[in-house]
Amino acid sequence: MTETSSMAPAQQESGSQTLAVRASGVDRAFGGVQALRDASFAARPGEIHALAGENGAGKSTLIKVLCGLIKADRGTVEIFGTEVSRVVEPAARRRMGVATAFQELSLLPDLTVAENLLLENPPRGRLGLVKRRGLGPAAEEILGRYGVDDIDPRATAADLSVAQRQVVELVRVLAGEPRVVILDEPTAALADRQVEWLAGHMRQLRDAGSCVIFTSHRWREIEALADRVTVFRNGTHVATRDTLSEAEAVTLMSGRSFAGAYPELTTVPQRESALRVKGLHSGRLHGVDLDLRRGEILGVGGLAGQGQRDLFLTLFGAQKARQGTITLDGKAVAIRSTKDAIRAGIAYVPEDRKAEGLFLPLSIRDNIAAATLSRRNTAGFVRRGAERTAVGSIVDQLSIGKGRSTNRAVDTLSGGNQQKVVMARWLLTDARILLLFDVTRGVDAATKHDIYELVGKLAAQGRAILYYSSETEEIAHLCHRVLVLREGRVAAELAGPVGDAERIVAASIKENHDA
Ligand SMILES: Nc1ncnc2c1ncn2[C@@H]1O[C@H](COP(=O)(O)OP(=O)(O)OP(=O)(O)O)[C@@H](O)[C@H]1O
Repeated sequence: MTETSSMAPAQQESGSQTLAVRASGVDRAFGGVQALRDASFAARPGEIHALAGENGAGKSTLIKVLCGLIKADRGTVEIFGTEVSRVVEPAARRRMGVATAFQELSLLPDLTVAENLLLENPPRGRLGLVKRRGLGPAAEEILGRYGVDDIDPRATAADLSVAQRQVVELVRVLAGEPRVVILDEPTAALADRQVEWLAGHMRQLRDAGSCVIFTSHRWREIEALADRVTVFRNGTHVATRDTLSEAEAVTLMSGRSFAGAYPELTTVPQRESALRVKGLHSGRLHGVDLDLRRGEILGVGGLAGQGQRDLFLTLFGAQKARQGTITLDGKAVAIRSTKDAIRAGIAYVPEDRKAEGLFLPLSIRDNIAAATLSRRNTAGFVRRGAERTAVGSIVDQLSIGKGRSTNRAVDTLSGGNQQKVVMARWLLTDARILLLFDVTRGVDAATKHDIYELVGKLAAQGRAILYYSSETEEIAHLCHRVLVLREGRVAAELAGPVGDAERIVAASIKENHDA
């Protein structure tokens, strides 16, 4: 372990090689929120540099300052030694070779993939006129160069899945072969296979001398990819290191330390069945049986795309089953709509906070209270006092927005804090069955830990929890039992805690090995 220095990187590196990016003494506030304070950051050409920090630490804000989307209130920004602090124009930065992929995808939804890819640099004929007919082949060539064969360049961006949109956004950024490439949580929406794909291209750019900067809440990725890591806390640079263990990183990011990454599974499920599913056919599911008991955390594992999402959506009434029965507390029920599901005491907490859950302009309090309003209404009035107490307690428990007012609009929160709001909303309801679908995506390590503990507490209260995560490790550690889905069926059942994620992976691909 070599600690390069705990000094601010901009000072530390002055006088050495020309830096690709250098920010020093940067302040930036949004209304009363000081997102960056005296922030410093420096990255070299030919390195992959991870920017780590809790939700709300200021990573996205720093990225927006670096790429010229917003202006710093104070401080300087240099790109390859040229001061650009006064230029607030992403196009000017792009001309200097800085390309950025943002957390909120910036594809234009009504345009095709080809138009999005070639918006800035369309193919032109001899007279300089845009060759509309040339768009398709040019886009196909670019996608082909990056080995992307499952996206049609003629498809409209809005019709793509979130992961596909992210891939197009990344191809658009990579294809310019930028000297500085900045990726804000590029893997949050990607499947494992796509993460590998991206990692390969990031390394290629680095090896060709570009400076690659990225953010991630997955330590595994940072460890595997980054040459150096910078940690931010509360809008300020805390450390820049060549190597860093996860435990140290979490302590630096949050100021607290953890004995272990996962809490011990101490509860035992009750005997009674809370939810029984027989012969479920829906989407990719071809005859799934399961029995979820009260107080049980039942993991749903398997490679991505084996029907996990279909299972969750169908149980929540958001997708229609072709066949099968659902029994709740021993009684057969028909769940034809999300209303039916909510009435039956089922809550679904999704990972895609923007598409599936939040009213962005409304306050944190209103968003969290949305699912419980009917319960606490007396004669049509919202009991504001009761609401404030209930919301306040869950906000504290998940440390949403660092103790600031719950009257703030949700769209002023960082991405991870928005995810916590979705989670809080459903946890406040009386739901007896919780369908938790990849709820820790884009959430920082300390909060993940809070969520794990919360899931344990909810199970201890007797709630029945169906748990899916794109991080198989979580399923291996948190669940009493794990069902492994393969091609729409339960291929294996493992007693938990499984402990070793490899066992779940092995069960997911067993058939392929056997073949
Ligand atoms: N447009 C805005 N209006 C008000 N506050 C904002 C705005 N953008 C960011 N903030 C606030 O600035 C702080 C830093 O947010 P930022 O998005 O930079 O964090 P982050 O480190 O990228 O977090 P995450 O990992 O959750 O994406 C947060 O407190 C956030 O609520």
